[in-house]
Amino acid sequence: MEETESNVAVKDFLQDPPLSNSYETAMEALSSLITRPKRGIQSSIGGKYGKLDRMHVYLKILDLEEQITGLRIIHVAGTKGKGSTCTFSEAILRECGFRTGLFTSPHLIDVRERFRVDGLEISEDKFLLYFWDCWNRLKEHANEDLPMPPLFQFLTVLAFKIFVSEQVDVAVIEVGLGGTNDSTNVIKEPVVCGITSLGMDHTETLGDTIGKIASHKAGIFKPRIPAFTVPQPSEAMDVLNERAHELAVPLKVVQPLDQRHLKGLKLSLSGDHQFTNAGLAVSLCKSWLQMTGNWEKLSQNDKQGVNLPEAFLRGLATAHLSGRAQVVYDSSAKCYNSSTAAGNSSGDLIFYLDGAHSPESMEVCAEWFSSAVQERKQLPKFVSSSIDVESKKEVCENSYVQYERCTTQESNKISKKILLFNCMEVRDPHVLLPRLVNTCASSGTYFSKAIFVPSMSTYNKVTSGTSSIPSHISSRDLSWQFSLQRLWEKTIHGIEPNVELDTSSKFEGAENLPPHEFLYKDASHCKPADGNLTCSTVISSLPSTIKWLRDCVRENPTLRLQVLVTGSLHLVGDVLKLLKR
Ligand SMILES: Nc1ncnc2c1ncn2[C@@H]1O[C@H](COP(=O)(O)OP(=O)(O)OP(=O)(O)O)[C@@H](O)[C@H]1O
Ligand SMILES: [Mg+2]
Ligand SMILES: [Mg+2]
Repeated sequence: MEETESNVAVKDFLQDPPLSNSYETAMEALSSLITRPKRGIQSSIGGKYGKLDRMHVYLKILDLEEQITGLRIIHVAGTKGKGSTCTFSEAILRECGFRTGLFTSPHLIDVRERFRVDGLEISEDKFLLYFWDCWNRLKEHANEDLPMPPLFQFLTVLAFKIFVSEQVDVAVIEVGLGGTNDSTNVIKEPVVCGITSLGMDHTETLGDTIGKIASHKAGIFKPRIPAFTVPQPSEAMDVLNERAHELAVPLKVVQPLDQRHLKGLKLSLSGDHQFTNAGLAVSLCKSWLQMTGNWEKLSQNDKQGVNLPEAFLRGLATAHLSGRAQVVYDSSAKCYNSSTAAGNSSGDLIFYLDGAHSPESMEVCAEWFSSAVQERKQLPKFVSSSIDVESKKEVCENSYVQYERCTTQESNKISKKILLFNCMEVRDPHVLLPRLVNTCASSGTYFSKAIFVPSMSTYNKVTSGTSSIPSHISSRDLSWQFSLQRLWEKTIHGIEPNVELDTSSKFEGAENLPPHEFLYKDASHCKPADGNLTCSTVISSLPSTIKWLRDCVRENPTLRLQVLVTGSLHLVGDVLKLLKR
Protein backbone atom coordinates (compact mmCIF):
# COMPACT_ATOMS: atom_id res chain seq x y z
CA MET A 1 0.00 0.00 0.00
CA GLU A 2 2.32 2.67 -1.11
CA GLU A 3 1.67 6.05 -2.56
CA THR A 4 1.74 6.22 -6.30
CA GLU A 5 3.98 8.85 -7.64
CA SER A 6 3.38 10.92 -10.71
CA ASN A 7 3.27 14.49 -11.87
CA VAL A 8 2.92 16.75 -8.95
CA ALA A 9 1.62 20.25 -8.79
CA VAL A 10 3.33 21.63 -5.75
CA LYS A 11 1.51 24.52 -4.22
CA ASP A 12 3.45 27.32 -2.70
CA PHE A 13 3.56 26.90 1.01
CA LEU A 14 4.74 29.43 3.47
CA GLN A 15 8.40 29.14 4.31
CA ASP A 16 7.53 29.92 7.90
CA PRO A 17 4.43 27.99 8.80
CA PRO A 18 1.97 29.74 11.08
CA LEU A 19 2.52 28.52 14.62
CA SER A 20 -1.10 27.70 15.21
CA ASN A 21 -2.38 24.71 13.34
CA SER A 22 1.04 23.99 11.89
CA TYR A 23 0.59 20.23 12.02
CA GLU A 24 -2.42 20.51 9.75
CA THR A 25 -0.42 22.89 7.57
CA ALA A 26 2.30 20.26 7.30
CA MET A 27 -0.36 17.69 6.32
CA GLU A 28 -1.60 20.07 3.62
CA ALA A 29 1.93 20.44 2.34
CA LEU A 30 2.46 16.66 2.33
CA SER A 31 -0.84 16.12 0.57
CA SER A 32 0.30 18.34 -2.25
CA LEU A 33 2.92 15.67 -3.01
CA ILE A 34 0.30 13.01 -3.74
CA THR A 35 -1.36 12.35 -7.00
CA ARG A 36 -4.04 9.87 -7.86
CA PRO A 37 -3.03 6.36 -8.77
CA LYS A 38 -3.75 5.71 -12.41
CA ARG A 39 -4.14 2.09 -13.38
CA GLY A 40 -1.37 0.80 -15.59
CA ILE A 41 0.32 4.15 -16.04
CA GLN A 42 3.93 4.23 -15.04
CA SER A 43 4.57 7.47 -13.32
CA SER A 44 7.31 9.94 -13.67
CA ILE A 45 7.57 13.31 -12.04
CA GLY A 46 9.70 14.79 -14.77
CA GLY A 47 12.99 16.58 -14.37
CA LYS A 48 16.31 15.39 -15.68
CA TYR A 49 17.08 12.70 -13.11
CA GLY A 50 15.94 9.12 -12.73
CA LYS A 51 14.14 8.29 -9.50
CA LEU A 52 17.04 6.96 -7.46
CA ASP A 53 19.43 9.60 -8.80
CA ARG A 54 16.97 12.19 -7.68
CA MET A 55 16.84 10.61 -4.22
CA HIS A 56 20.62 10.95 -4.00
CA VAL A 57 20.38 14.62 -4.93
CA TYR A 58 17.73 15.23 -2.26
CA LEU A 59 19.92 13.50 0.31
CA LYS A 60 22.89 15.62 -0.73
CA ILE A 61 20.91 18.80 -0.37
CA LEU A 62 20.04 17.74 3.17
CA ASP A 63 23.62 16.63 3.94
CA LEU A 64 22.43 13.10 4.61
CA GLU A 65 24.24 11.07 1.97
CA GLU A 66 27.29 10.21 4.02
CA GLN A 67 25.46 9.89 7.28
CA ILE A 68 23.05 7.19 6.13
CA THR A 69 25.72 4.52 6.33
CA GLY A 70 26.20 5.36 9.99
CA LEU A 71 22.60 4.32 10.63
CA ARG A 72 23.61 0.63 10.59
CA ILE A 73 20.50 -0.28 8.67
CA ILE A 74 18.36 -3.39 8.49
CA HIS A 75 16.60 -3.21 5.10
CA VAL A 76 13.49 -5.33 4.52
CA ALA A 77 11.57 -6.02 1.29
CA GLY A 78 8.85 -8.59 0.52
CA THR A 79 5.21 -8.89 -0.46
CA LYS A 80 3.73 -9.57 2.95
CA GLY A 81 5.02 -9.28 6.48
CA LYS A 82 7.51 -6.42 5.99
CA GLY A 83 5.92 -4.16 8.59
CA SER A 84 5.58 -7.01 11.09
CA THR A 85 9.14 -8.25 10.56
CA CYS A 86 10.53 -4.73 10.93
CA THR A 87 8.47 -4.11 14.05
CA PHE A 88 9.67 -7.35 15.70
CA SER A 89 13.26 -6.49 14.75
CA GLU A 90 13.03 -2.99 16.16
CA ALA A 91 11.52 -4.24 19.43
CA ILE A 92 14.19 -6.92 19.83
CA LEU A 93 17.09 -4.53 19.32
CA ARG A 94 15.51 -1.92 21.58
CA GLU A 95 15.19 -4.58 24.27
CA CYS A 96 18.86 -5.37 23.69
CA GLY A 97 19.58 -1.79 24.76
CA PHE A 98 20.00 0.02 21.43
CA ARG A 99 18.49 3.30 20.37
CA THR A 100 16.25 2.36 17.46
CA GLY A 101 14.64 4.01 14.47
CA LEU A 102 11.82 2.32 12.58
CA PHE A 103 10.38 3.40 9.22
CA THR A 104 7.29 1.51 8.03
CA SER A 105 4.43 2.03 5.63
CA PRO A 106 1.64 2.73 5.21
CA HIS A 107 0.16 4.52 8.22
CA LEU A 108 -3.33 3.89 9.50
CA ILE A 109 -4.37 7.06 11.23
CA ASP A 110 -1.51 9.52 11.47
CA VAL A 111 1.52 9.83 9.21
CA ARG A 112 3.79 9.93 12.30
CA GLU A 113 3.09 6.21 12.82
CA ARG A 114 5.63 5.64 10.07
CA PHE A 115 8.48 7.07 12.10
CA ARG A 116 9.32 5.53 15.46
CA VAL A 117 12.29 6.38 17.61
CA ASP A 118 12.95 4.09 20.55
CA GLY A 119 9.70 2.35 19.82
CA LEU A 120 7.57 5.47 20.05
CA GLU A 121 5.93 7.45 17.29
CA ILE A 122 7.84 10.65 16.78
CA SER A 123 6.26 13.55 18.70
CA GLU A 124 4.38 16.23 16.83
CA ASP A 125 6.95 18.88 17.79
CA LYS A 126 9.90 16.90 16.55
CA PHE A 127 8.06 15.84 13.44
CA LEU A 128 7.36 19.48 12.59
CA LEU A 129 10.94 20.49 13.25
CA TYR A 130 12.37 17.89 10.86
CA PHE A 131 9.51 18.16 8.41
CA TRP A 132 9.89 21.91 7.82
CA ASP A 133 13.65 21.67 7.77
CA CYS A 134 13.51 19.12 4.91
CA TRP A 135 10.61 20.85 3.20
CA ASN A 136 12.17 24.29 3.16
CA ARG A 137 15.59 23.15 2.06
CA LEU A 138 14.21 21.02 -0.75
CA LYS A 139 11.85 23.81 -1.74
CA GLU A 140 14.76 26.24 -2.00
CA HIS A 141 16.50 23.92 -4.45
CA ALA A 142 13.43 22.83 -6.40
CA ASN A 143 13.40 23.73 -10.07
CA GLU A 144 12.28 22.28 -13.36
CA ASP A 145 15.09 19.72 -13.39
CA LEU A 146 14.56 18.82 -9.78
CA PRO A 147 10.92 18.99 -8.74
CA MET A 148 9.84 18.47 -5.14
CA PRO A 149 9.83 14.73 -4.33
CA PRO A 150 6.59 12.77 -4.56
CA LEU A 151 5.12 11.73 -1.20
CA PHE A 152 6.90 8.44 -0.56
CA GLN A 153 10.28 9.82 -1.60
CA PHE A 154 9.76 12.78 0.71
CA LEU A 155 8.79 10.51 3.61
CA THR A 156 11.85 8.33 3.01
CA VAL A 157 14.16 11.32 3.03
CA LEU A 158 12.43 12.56 6.16
CA ALA A 159 12.93 9.18 7.87
CA PHE A 160 16.68 9.39 7.22
CA LYS A 161 16.70 12.98 8.48
CA ILE A 162 14.91 11.96 11.69
CA PHE A 163 17.08 8.91 12.38
CA VAL A 164 20.35 10.73 11.68
CA SER A 165 19.34 13.70 13.85
CA GLU A 166 18.10 11.46 16.65
CA GLN A 167 21.35 9.51 16.52
CA VAL A 168 19.83 6.07 16.52
CA ASP A 169 22.11 3.02 16.82
CA VAL A 170 20.10 1.06 14.28
CA ALA A 171 17.50 2.03 11.65
CA VAL A 172 15.05 -0.63 10.51
CA ILE A 173 13.77 0.37 7.09
CA GLU A 174 10.78 -1.14 5.28
CA VAL A 175 10.78 -0.95 1.48
CA GLY A 176 7.76 0.94 0.10
CA LEU A 177 7.14 -0.97 -3.14
CA GLY A 178 9.28 -3.61 -4.82
CA GLY A 179 12.97 -3.11 -4.11
CA THR A 180 15.20 -2.26 -7.05
CA ASN A 181 13.51 1.05 -7.82
CA ASP A 182 12.19 1.82 -4.38
CA SER A 183 13.09 5.15 -2.79
CA THR A 184 14.64 3.32 0.16
CA ASN A 185 17.08 1.60 -2.19
CA VAL A 186 19.46 4.54 -1.87
CA ILE A 187 20.84 2.55 1.06
CA LYS A 188 24.26 1.48 -0.20
CA GLU A 189 25.57 -0.49 2.69
CA PRO A 190 23.01 -1.96 5.04
CA VAL A 191 24.22 -4.23 7.83
CA VAL A 192 21.78 -6.96 6.82
CA CYS A 193 18.83 -7.42 4.42
CA GLY A 194 15.60 -9.40 4.76
CA ILE A 195 13.07 -10.64 2.21
CA THR A 196 9.69 -11.58 3.70
CA SER A 197 7.03 -13.85 2.13
CA LEU A 198 6.65 -13.31 -1.60
CA GLY A 199 3.33 -13.44 -3.42
CA MET A 200 1.34 -11.78 -6.15
CA ASP A 201 0.80 -8.10 -5.47
CA HIS A 202 1.53 -4.89 -7.36
CA THR A 203 1.78 -6.98 -10.53
CA GLU A 204 1.16 -3.89 -12.66
CA THR A 205 4.49 -2.46 -11.47
CA LEU A 206 6.55 -5.52 -10.57
CA GLY A 207 5.48 -8.02 -13.23
CA ASP A 208 2.97 -10.83 -13.40
CA THR A 209 5.02 -13.81 -12.22
CA ILE A 210 6.42 -14.58 -8.82
CA GLY A 211 9.87 -14.76 -10.43
CA LYS A 212 9.63 -11.20 -11.75
CA ILE A 213 8.39 -10.03 -8.36
CA ALA A 214 11.26 -11.80 -6.60
CA SER A 215 13.70 -10.13 -8.94
CA HIS A 216 12.51 -6.68 -7.84
CA LYS A 217 12.71 -7.62 -4.16
CA ALA A 218 16.21 -9.02 -4.60
CA GLY A 219 17.12 -5.56 -5.85
CA ILE A 220 17.88 -4.57 -2.26
CA PHE A 221 20.74 -7.10 -2.00
CA LYS A 222 24.13 -5.39 -1.79
CA PRO A 223 27.49 -7.02 -2.57
CA ARG A 224 28.59 -9.37 0.24
CA ILE A 225 26.00 -8.03 2.70
CA PRO A 226 24.28 -10.95 4.45
CA ALA A 227 20.62 -11.55 3.67
CA PHE A 228 17.85 -13.74 5.09
CA THR A 229 14.56 -14.88 3.70
CA VAL A 230 11.69 -17.21 4.61
CA PRO A 231 10.67 -20.36 2.71
CA GLN A 232 9.43 -19.21 -0.71
CA PRO A 233 7.80 -20.80 -3.76
CA SER A 234 10.62 -22.43 -5.74
CA GLU A 235 10.35 -20.05 -8.71
CA ALA A 236 10.90 -17.11 -6.35
CA MET A 237 13.65 -18.87 -4.41
CA ASP A 238 15.58 -19.59 -7.61
CA VAL A 239 15.59 -15.92 -8.52
CA LEU A 240 16.69 -14.87 -5.02
CA ASN A 241 19.50 -17.44 -5.03
CA GLU A 242 20.70 -16.41 -8.46
CA ARG A 243 20.86 -12.74 -7.52
CA ALA A 244 22.58 -13.54 -4.23
CA HIS A 245 25.15 -15.62 -6.07
CA GLU A 246 25.90 -12.76 -8.51
CA LEU A 247 26.54 -10.35 -5.63
CA ALA A 248 28.33 -12.84 -3.34
CA VAL A 249 25.54 -12.34 -0.82
CA PRO A 250 25.36 -15.05 1.84
CA LEU A 251 21.62 -15.78 1.69
CA LYS A 252 20.01 -18.02 4.28
CA VAL A 253 16.47 -19.37 4.45
CA VAL A 254 14.96 -19.08 7.92
CA GLN A 255 12.25 -21.44 9.14
CA PRO A 256 9.27 -20.05 11.10
CA LEU A 257 10.04 -19.52 14.77
CA ASP A 258 9.46 -22.61 16.85
CA GLN A 259 6.88 -21.76 19.49
CA ARG A 260 8.92 -23.68 22.09
CA HIS A 261 11.60 -21.01 21.85
CA LEU A 262 9.19 -18.53 23.35
CA LYS A 263 9.24 -20.29 26.72
CA GLY A 264 5.51 -19.94 27.21
CA LEU A 265 5.31 -16.32 26.08
CA LYS A 266 3.03 -15.31 23.22
CA LEU A 267 4.05 -13.43 20.11
CA SER A 268 2.55 -9.99 20.44
CA LEU A 269 1.28 -10.07 16.84
CA SER A 270 -1.37 -12.74 16.27
CA GLY A 271 -1.78 -15.31 13.55
CA ASP A 272 0.30 -18.30 12.51
CA HIS A 273 2.01 -16.26 9.77
CA GLN A 274 3.64 -14.13 12.47
CA PHE A 275 5.88 -17.08 13.39
CA THR A 276 7.32 -16.73 9.88
CA ASN A 277 7.91 -13.02 10.37
CA ALA A 278 9.26 -13.51 13.89
CA GLY A 279 11.71 -16.19 12.72
CA LEU A 280 13.04 -13.82 10.10
CA ALA A 281 13.29 -10.95 12.60
CA VAL A 282 15.28 -13.14 15.00
CA SER A 283 17.82 -14.00 12.28
CA LEU A 284 18.07 -10.39 11.12
CA CYS A 285 18.72 -9.17 14.66
CA LYS A 286 21.17 -11.91 15.45
CA SER A 287 23.08 -11.13 12.28
CA TRP A 288 22.96 -7.40 13.03
CA LEU A 289 24.34 -8.03 16.52
CA GLN A 290 27.08 -10.25 15.12
CA MET A 291 28.04 -7.80 12.40
CA THR A 292 28.19 -4.91 14.86
CA GLY A 293 30.18 -6.90 17.41
CA ASN A 294 27.45 -7.09 20.03
CA TRP A 295 26.40 -10.73 19.88
CA GLU A 296 29.10 -12.13 22.15
CA LYS A 297 27.98 -10.06 25.11
CA LEU A 298 24.37 -11.04 24.72
CA SER A 299 24.89 -14.73 24.29
CA GLN A 300 27.60 -15.24 26.86
CA ASN A 301 25.26 -17.12 29.20
CA ASP A 302 24.29 -19.50 26.47
CA LYS A 303 27.39 -20.73 24.72
CA GLN A 304 25.52 -23.30 22.62
CA GLY A 305 23.18 -20.60 21.32
CA VAL A 306 20.17 -22.88 21.76
CA ASN A 307 18.01 -20.41 23.62
CA LEU A 308 16.92 -17.00 22.51
CA PRO A 309 18.33 -14.22 24.70
CA GLU A 310 15.79 -12.82 27.17
CA ALA A 311 15.83 -9.47 25.36
CA PHE A 312 14.72 -11.23 22.16
CA LEU A 313 11.83 -12.82 24.01
CA ARG A 314 10.76 -9.48 25.45
CA GLY A 315 10.87 -7.90 21.99
CA LEU A 316 8.84 -10.68 20.39
CA ALA A 317 6.25 -10.54 23.15
CA THR A 318 5.78 -6.77 23.11
CA ALA A 319 6.25 -5.51 19.54
CA HIS A 320 3.20 -3.50 18.58
CA LEU A 321 1.66 -2.80 15.19
CA SER A 322 -1.94 -1.69 14.78
CA GLY A 323 -4.37 -3.08 12.27
CA ARG A 324 -2.67 -6.44 11.83
CA ALA A 325 -4.76 -9.17 13.43
CA GLN A 326 -5.88 -6.71 16.09
CA VAL A 327 -8.90 -7.33 18.31
CA VAL A 328 -10.72 -4.33 19.68
CA TYR A 329 -13.55 -4.74 22.09
CA ASP A 330 -15.86 -1.80 21.57
CA SER A 331 -17.13 -0.94 24.98
CA SER A 332 -18.86 2.28 24.06
CA ALA A 333 -22.26 0.71 24.45
CA LYS A 334 -21.40 -0.63 27.88
CA CYS A 335 -19.64 2.53 29.00
CA TYR A 336 -22.61 4.50 27.83
CA ASN A 337 -24.80 3.69 30.80
CA SER A 338 -22.73 1.57 33.10
CA SER A 339 -22.53 3.85 36.12
CA THR A 340 -24.23 1.00 37.91
CA ALA A 341 -23.43 -2.64 37.50
CA ALA A 342 -26.98 -3.16 36.31
CA GLY A 343 -26.21 -0.89 33.41
CA ASN A 344 -24.76 -3.75 31.43
CA SER A 345 -27.80 -4.18 29.29
CA SER A 346 -26.03 -4.21 26.01
CA GLY A 347 -24.77 -6.84 23.62
CA ASP A 348 -21.12 -7.19 22.63
CA LEU A 349 -19.44 -5.55 19.70
CA ILE A 350 -15.99 -6.88 18.90
CA PHE A 351 -13.90 -5.75 15.96
CA TYR A 352 -11.30 -8.02 14.38
CA LEU A 353 -9.11 -5.77 12.28
CA ASP A 354 -6.66 -6.88 9.63
CA GLY A 355 -5.50 -4.85 6.66
CA ALA A 356 -5.08 -7.85 4.34
CA HIS A 357 -5.49 -6.86 0.71
CA SER A 358 -3.69 -9.54 -1.30
CA PRO A 359 -4.82 -13.13 -1.94
CA GLU A 360 -2.25 -14.75 0.37
CA SER A 361 -2.82 -12.30 3.17
CA MET A 362 -6.59 -12.69 2.82
CA GLU A 363 -6.07 -16.37 3.51
CA VAL A 364 -3.93 -15.83 6.61
CA CYS A 365 -6.39 -13.22 7.78
CA ALA A 366 -9.27 -15.70 7.40
CA GLU A 367 -7.32 -18.36 9.31
CA TRP A 368 -6.57 -15.93 12.11
CA PHE A 369 -10.19 -14.72 12.32
CA SER A 370 -11.53 -18.27 12.41
CA SER A 371 -9.21 -19.32 15.17
CA ALA A 372 -9.75 -16.09 17.13
CA VAL A 373 -13.54 -16.44 17.15
CA GLN A 374 -13.36 -20.14 17.90
CA GLU A 375 -10.86 -19.66 20.70
CA ARG A 376 -13.35 -17.25 22.12
CA LYS A 377 -16.24 -19.70 21.91
CA GLN A 378 -14.41 -22.08 24.22
CA LEU A 379 -13.90 -19.50 26.93
CA PRO A 380 -16.26 -19.89 29.85
CA LYS A 381 -16.06 -16.24 30.80
CA PHE A 382 -16.01 -13.05 28.87
CA VAL A 383 -12.43 -12.06 29.45
CA SER A 384 -10.58 -13.44 26.48
CA SER A 385 -6.87 -13.73 26.07
CA SER A 386 -7.28 -12.82 22.44
CA ILE A 387 -8.64 -9.43 23.33
CA ASP A 388 -6.17 -6.65 23.30
CA VAL A 389 -6.23 -5.14 26.76
CA GLU A 390 -4.49 -2.01 25.55
CA SER A 391 -7.25 -1.46 23.02
CA LYS A 392 -9.90 -1.95 25.64
CA LYS A 393 -8.23 0.75 27.66
CA GLU A 394 -7.89 3.01 24.67
CA VAL A 395 -11.41 2.66 23.42
CA CYS A 396 -12.98 3.05 26.78
CA GLU A 397 -10.37 5.03 28.58
CA ASN A 398 -12.47 6.73 31.21
CA SER A 399 -14.66 3.81 31.93
CA TYR A 400 -12.12 1.06 32.24
CA VAL A 401 -13.19 0.23 35.74
CA GLN A 402 -16.82 -0.03 34.73
CA TYR A 403 -15.76 -2.19 31.84
CA GLU A 404 -14.07 -4.67 34.15
CA ARG A 405 -17.30 -4.87 36.10
CA CYS A 406 -19.24 -5.51 32.92
CA THR A 407 -17.08 -8.45 32.03
CA THR A 408 -18.10 -10.36 35.11
CA GLN A 409 -21.72 -10.43 34.01
CA GLU A 410 -21.27 -12.58 31.00
CA SER A 411 -24.22 -14.66 29.90
CA ASN A 412 -24.81 -16.82 26.88
CA LYS A 413 -24.95 -14.64 23.84
CA ILE A 414 -25.84 -15.28 20.26
CA SER A 415 -22.76 -14.66 18.17
CA LYS A 416 -23.01 -13.33 14.65
CA LYS A 417 -20.02 -12.97 12.39
CA ILE A 418 -20.19 -9.92 10.21
CA LEU A 419 -17.81 -8.89 7.45
CA LEU A 420 -17.09 -5.19 6.98
CA PHE A 421 -15.23 -4.92 3.70
CA ASN A 422 -13.84 -2.58 1.14
CA CYS A 423 -10.90 -2.88 -1.21
CA MET A 424 -9.24 -0.57 -3.66
CA GLU A 425 -10.38 -0.87 -7.24
CA VAL A 426 -6.91 -1.97 -8.33
CA ARG A 427 -7.34 -5.16 -6.28
CA ASP A 428 -9.26 -8.14 -7.62
CA PRO A 429 -12.22 -8.93 -5.37
CA HIS A 430 -12.99 -12.00 -7.54
CA VAL A 431 -9.91 -13.51 -5.93
CA LEU A 432 -10.05 -11.86 -2.49
CA LEU A 433 -13.67 -12.55 -1.49
CA PRO A 434 -13.79 -16.26 -2.46
CA ARG A 435 -10.43 -16.81 -0.69
CA LEU A 436 -11.83 -15.24 2.44
CA VAL A 437 -15.12 -17.15 2.35
CA ASN A 438 -13.55 -20.52 1.49
CA THR A 439 -10.74 -20.32 4.02
CA CYS A 440 -13.19 -19.38 6.76
CA ALA A 441 -15.60 -22.12 5.70
CA SER A 442 -12.87 -24.74 5.76
CA SER A 443 -12.50 -24.13 9.48
CA GLY A 444 -16.20 -23.90 10.12
CA THR A 445 -16.55 -20.12 10.26
CA TYR A 446 -19.47 -18.57 8.37
CA PHE A 447 -20.49 -14.95 8.05
CA SER A 448 -24.12 -14.19 8.60
CA LYS A 449 -23.90 -10.78 6.97
CA ALA A 450 -21.52 -8.66 4.94
CA ILE A 451 -21.46 -4.89 4.83
CA PHE A 452 -19.73 -2.99 2.04
CA VAL A 453 -18.74 0.60 2.73
CA PRO A 454 -16.53 3.19 1.10
CA SER A 455 -13.41 4.09 3.11
CA MET A 456 -13.34 7.64 4.45
CA SER A 457 -9.69 8.21 3.79
CA THR A 458 -9.02 9.47 0.35
CA TYR A 459 -5.83 9.09 -1.53
CA ASN A 460 -5.29 12.76 -2.04
CA LYS A 461 -5.02 13.82 1.57
CA VAL A 462 -2.55 12.88 4.28
CA THR A 463 -4.48 13.02 7.52
CA SER A 464 -3.59 13.25 11.16
CA GLY A 465 -5.20 11.65 14.19
CA THR A 466 -7.11 14.84 14.81
CA SER A 467 -8.27 15.53 11.26
CA SER A 468 -12.01 15.90 11.03
CA ILE A 469 -14.09 12.96 9.92
CA PRO A 470 -16.64 13.65 7.23
CA SER A 471 -19.96 12.75 8.85
CA HIS A 472 -21.77 12.24 5.60
CA ILE A 473 -20.52 11.14 2.22
CA SER A 474 -23.82 10.39 0.59
CA SER A 475 -22.90 11.82 -2.76
CA ARG A 476 -20.07 9.28 -3.13
CA ASP A 477 -20.49 6.89 -6.02
CA LEU A 478 -21.24 3.48 -4.50
CA SER A 479 -21.13 1.42 -7.68
CA TRP A 480 -17.90 -0.31 -6.57
CA GLN A 481 -19.49 -1.32 -3.27
CA PHE A 482 -22.57 -2.63 -5.09
CA SER A 483 -20.41 -4.74 -7.37
CA LEU A 484 -18.58 -6.14 -4.32
CA GLN A 485 -21.97 -6.95 -2.85
CA ARG A 486 -23.13 -8.83 -5.97
CA LEU A 487 -19.90 -10.76 -6.02
CA TRP A 488 -20.31 -11.63 -2.35
CA GLU A 489 -23.84 -12.97 -2.80
CA LYS A 490 -22.73 -15.08 -5.75
CA THR A 491 -19.78 -16.40 -3.80
CA ILE A 492 -21.69 -17.51 -0.74
CA HIS A 493 -24.62 -18.92 -2.71
CA GLY A 494 -22.49 -20.58 -5.37
CA ILE A 495 -24.17 -18.66 -8.20
CA GLU A 496 -22.47 -18.57 -11.59
CA PRO A 497 -20.49 -15.37 -12.16
CA ASN A 498 -22.44 -14.52 -15.32
CA VAL A 499 -25.86 -14.48 -13.61
CA GLU A 500 -27.16 -10.95 -13.16
CA LEU A 501 -28.14 -9.94 -9.64
CA ASP A 502 -30.09 -6.81 -8.97
CA THR A 503 -28.72 -4.60 -6.24
CA SER A 504 -30.94 -1.67 -6.98
CA SER A 505 -33.24 -2.29 -4.00
CA LYS A 506 -31.86 -0.37 -1.07
CA PHE A 507 -33.11 0.13 2.40
CA GLU A 508 -35.32 3.16 2.87
CA GLY A 509 -34.66 5.85 5.44
CA ALA A 510 -31.72 7.93 6.57
CA GLU A 511 -28.61 7.04 4.62
CA ASN A 512 -30.23 3.76 3.64
CA LEU A 513 -29.38 2.08 6.92
CA PRO A 514 -30.99 -1.35 7.20
CA PRO A 515 -33.36 -2.01 10.11
CA HIS A 516 -31.64 -3.65 13.10
CA GLU A 517 -33.40 -6.95 12.43
CA PHE A 518 -31.29 -7.26 9.33
CA LEU A 519 -28.41 -8.33 11.57
CA TYR A 520 -30.41 -10.62 13.84
CA LYS A 521 -32.04 -12.70 11.13
CA ASP A 522 -30.06 -15.44 9.58
CA ALA A 523 -30.73 -15.44 5.90
CA SER A 524 -27.74 -17.30 4.55
CA HIS A 525 -29.97 -20.17 3.46
CA CYS A 526 -32.10 -17.88 1.28
CA LYS A 527 -30.90 -17.59 -2.26
CA PRO A 528 -31.37 -14.14 -3.68
CA ALA A 529 -33.84 -15.44 -6.26
CA ASP A 530 -36.33 -12.66 -5.74
CA GLY A 531 -33.73 -9.97 -6.29
CA ASN A 532 -33.35 -9.23 -2.59
CA LEU A 533 -29.79 -9.61 -1.44
CA THR A 534 -30.47 -10.92 2.02
CA CYS A 535 -26.95 -11.60 3.26
CA SER A 536 -25.36 -8.26 2.62
CA THR A 537 -25.85 -4.56 2.39
CA VAL A 538 -24.13 -1.44 1.15
CA ILE A 539 -23.95 1.49 3.53
CA SER A 540 -22.79 4.84 2.24
CA SER A 541 -20.97 6.07 5.31
CA LEU A 542 -18.55 4.37 7.66
CA PRO A 543 -19.34 6.55 10.72
CA SER A 544 -23.04 5.71 10.30
CA THR A 545 -22.16 2.02 9.98
CA ILE A 546 -20.28 2.04 13.30
CA LYS A 547 -23.06 3.95 14.99
CA TRP A 548 -25.61 1.54 13.54
CA LEU A 549 -23.67 -1.51 14.82
CA ARG A 550 -23.43 0.10 18.27
CA ASP A 551 -27.14 0.83 18.29
CA CYS A 552 -27.86 -2.77 17.31
CA VAL A 553 -25.99 -4.26 20.26
CA ARG A 554 -27.34 -1.64 22.62
CA GLU A 555 -30.83 -2.61 21.64
CA ASN A 556 -30.19 -6.32 21.80
CA PRO A 557 -28.41 -7.52 24.97
CA THR A 558 -28.24 -11.12 23.79
CA LEU A 559 -26.32 -10.26 20.66
CA ARG A 560 -22.57 -10.56 20.17
CA LEU A 561 -21.36 -9.10 16.90
CA GLN A 562 -17.92 -10.26 15.80
CA VAL A 563 -17.03 -7.91 12.99
CA LEU A 564 -14.11 -8.72 10.71
CA VAL A 565 -12.82 -5.53 9.10
CA THR A 566 -10.54 -6.27 6.16
CA GLY A 567 -9.70 -5.69 2.49
CA SER A 568 -7.99 -2.35 2.93
CA LEU A 569 -5.64 -0.78 5.45
CA HIS A 570 -7.41 2.51 4.80
CA LEU A 571 -10.67 0.96 5.96
CA VAL A 572 -8.97 -0.54 9.02
CA GLY A 573 -7.38 2.81 9.85
CA ASP A 574 -10.69 4.61 9.48
CA VAL A 575 -12.46 2.13 11.78
CA LEU A 576 -9.70 2.44 14.41
CA LYS A 577 -9.95 6.20 14.20
CA LEU A 578 -13.71 6.09 14.71
CA LEU A 579 -13.48 3.64 17.60
CA LYS A 580 -11.00 5.87 19.40
CA ARG A 581 -13.31 8.84 19.35
N1 LIG B 1 4.25 -13.82 6.45
C1 LIG B 1 3.05 -13.49 5.96
N2 LIG B 1 2.46 -14.24 5.00
C2 LIG B 1 1.26 -13.91 4.50
N3 LIG B 1 0.56 -12.84 4.90
C3 LIG B 1 1.08 -12.06 5.85
C4 LIG B 1 2.36 -12.34 6.43
N4 LIG B 1 2.64 -11.38 7.33
C5 LIG B 1 1.60 -10.54 7.31
N5 LIG B 1 0.64 -10.94 6.45
C6 LIG B 1 -0.64 -10.27 6.10
O1 LIG B 1 -0.31 -9.01 5.55
C7 LIG B 1 -0.93 -7.95 6.29
C8 LIG B 1 0.04 -6.80 6.43
O2 LIG B 1 1.11 -7.20 7.26
P1 LIG B 1 2.42 -6.33 7.33
O3 LIG B 1 2.04 -4.92 7.60
O4 LIG B 1 3.35 -6.98 8.26
O5 LIG B 1 2.94 -6.51 5.85
P2 LIG B 1 3.54 -5.47 4.80
O6 LIG B 1 4.38 -6.27 3.88
O7 LIG B 1 4.18 -4.35 5.51
O8 LIG B 1 2.24 -4.97 4.05
P3 LIG B 1 2.01 -3.65 3.16
O9 LIG B 1 2.08 -4.10 1.74
O10 LIG B 1 0.62 -3.22 3.56
O11 LIG B 1 3.05 -2.64 3.51
C9 LIG B 1 -1.29 -8.58 7.62
O12 LIG B 1 -2.41 -7.93 8.15
C10 LIG B 1 -1.57 -10.01 7.26
O13 LIG B 1 -2.88 -10.15 6.77
MG1 LIG C 1 2.36 -4.00 -0.20
MG1 LIG D 1 3.91 -2.32 5.28
